[in-house]
Amino acid sequence: MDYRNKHILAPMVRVGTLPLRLLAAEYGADITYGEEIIDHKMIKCERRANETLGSVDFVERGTGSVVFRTCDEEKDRVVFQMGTSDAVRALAAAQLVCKDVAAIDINMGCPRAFSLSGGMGAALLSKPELIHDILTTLKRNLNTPVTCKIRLLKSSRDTVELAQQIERTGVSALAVHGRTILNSSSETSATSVMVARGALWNASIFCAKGKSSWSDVKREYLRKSILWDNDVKSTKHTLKEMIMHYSSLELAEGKAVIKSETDMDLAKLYGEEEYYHLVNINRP
Ligand SMILES: Cc1cc2nc3c(=O)[nH]c(=O)nc-3n(C[C@H](O)[C@H](O)[C@H](O)COP(=O)(O)O)c2cc1C
Repeated sequence: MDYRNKHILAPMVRVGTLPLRLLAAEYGADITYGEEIIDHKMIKCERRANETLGSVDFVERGTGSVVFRTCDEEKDRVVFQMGTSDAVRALAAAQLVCKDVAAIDINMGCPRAFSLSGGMGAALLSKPELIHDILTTLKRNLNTPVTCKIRLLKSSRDTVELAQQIERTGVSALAVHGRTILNSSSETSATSVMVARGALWNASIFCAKGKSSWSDVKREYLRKSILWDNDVKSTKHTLKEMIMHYSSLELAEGKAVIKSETDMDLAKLYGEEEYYHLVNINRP
């Protein structure tokens, strides 16, 4: 995969599921990251071809919950992002999914307590040997491109040093959660840009002709969520983030989204019942 001159949808927990990835791609995103999935969870999954939806699902044994859903249409641009603190486990998880995605990425930037206490995310930034171990293990054993995403360290010298260590492992790309886009462009000669919140609020940010109205984008997002039977918790979370940005959860729309329990409730709220029925009637 070529990472130069690309517009990239950043990884976002609960948000970066199949509907938002496909929507961002329709608007022009070249590469779309999935939400971070923890290696422990992934290795409990089995791969299933979902013939009803035409998707490939990674389903947790025992609970039956869909941990990662993808489809052929995004195979050449979707990046599977993983949280890990162990090279062997990371490899086992990556091997399950690597033939269905364009690249495997390791999250080395997440500052949440859950990640840090498990030695994952930003906890890796202070362990360059472990970083080396994880990335070289994946590189040696996979034919799929391997990348990682870091945060800035305390000084730019430390950040550059770490970036160079990572570069020597042979990764295909390194994403840096920098302070500003300007910063990363002028100081690192970056040619590609990754967008998180801007795309969450309005995925048409990737459109070369300019943004569409957020209400149109929201409707398209909901339709894709219905079409791909997205986890309703993820759909609600994403809609709530959009509403919080452009309006308020205190108003009628926000309250109704919070109260919704199913895709059908959301379809009714946005006047998409007909679409909901059409999709469901036509399912085998
Ligand atoms: C809702 C949300 C979820 C995120 N989840 C992840 C994640 O799963 N993995 C990751 O590496 N970064 C995650 N991030 C960080 C973003 O990928 C990105 O680095 C950060 O938001 C800065 O980009 P922005 O200024 O375009 O929002 C998340 C950010 C947001 C807003």
